[in-house]
Amino acid sequence: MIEIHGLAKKFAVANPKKLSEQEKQDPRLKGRFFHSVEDVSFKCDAGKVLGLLGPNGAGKTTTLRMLSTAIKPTAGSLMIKGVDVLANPIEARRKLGFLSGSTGLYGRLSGRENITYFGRLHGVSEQEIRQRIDDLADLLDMHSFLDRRCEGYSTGMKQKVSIARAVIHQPEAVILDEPTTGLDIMATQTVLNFIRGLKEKGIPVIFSTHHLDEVDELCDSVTVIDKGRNRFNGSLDEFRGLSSGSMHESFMTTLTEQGGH
Ligand SMILES: Nc1ncnc2c1ncn2[C@@H]1O[C@H](COP(=O)(O)OP(=O)(O)OP(=O)(O)O)[C@@H](O)[C@H]1O
Repeated sequence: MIEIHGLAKKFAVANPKKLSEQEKQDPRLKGRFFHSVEDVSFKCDAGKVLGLLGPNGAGKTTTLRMLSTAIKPTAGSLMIKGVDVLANPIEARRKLGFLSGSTGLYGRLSGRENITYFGRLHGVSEQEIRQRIDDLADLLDMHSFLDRRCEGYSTGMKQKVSIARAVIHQPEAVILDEPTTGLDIMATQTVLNFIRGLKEKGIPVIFSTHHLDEVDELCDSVTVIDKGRNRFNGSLDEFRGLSSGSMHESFMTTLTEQGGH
């Protein structure tokens, strides 16, 4: 299970003049601090997929980076598979597979070499790395490019290798920040099927997205955040039930209703 409670993160604003006009008007700007995440909670059980939704700048990436131990929260608690992330970050990292939008691949290495390098960092044996990469190449349809240098890869190829790299150590919980952004329809389906496979193995998966059709297809539960706060936490059916129309309407309802829930 992955559970976060009352999560908050503020950043010191080094140069207020560099803030965008939107950020200057944002109620999260308080004096010299921008409170990117003010109060976010959610829970994702074993074998469930949680979709994290929210407009640009809502605080999704900041929330997921706190879960991944990349940055420390200002307040709140985070648990991954019974491990308190703040008290035992190294153990938490071992249990977690994290795909971030910002970590690049080594362009001069092939996809296989990039994944192998990460496997070694995690202490996975050479034999297991080889076997695991073969399995991941099947699952993510990577055989045709895996031994070429990454610098010539398409967005989809890069994303598939990044996902494989994130799960090379067989993590018990997986977090994917916008895994399908920029991917074509085929690559998107491959990634969604891969997430489905994780779910079938009993692994809790949290992924952020702007694509409501993916949420409809794959998620068991939905969390919507806006301006650093929860607007909705509930099952997919509850989310659908927020409106009599489309998923899009349900999403808009969470943003316009007073306080959400
Ligand atoms: N290191 C930082 N210093 C200052 N402000 C930051 C920092 N990181 C994020 N922010 C601000 O916090 C807010 C939330 O950013 P975040 O990237 O978490 O949003 P998001 O929901 O992932 O957005 P998107 O959908 O556009 O990816 C934004 O206004 C962003 O500019």
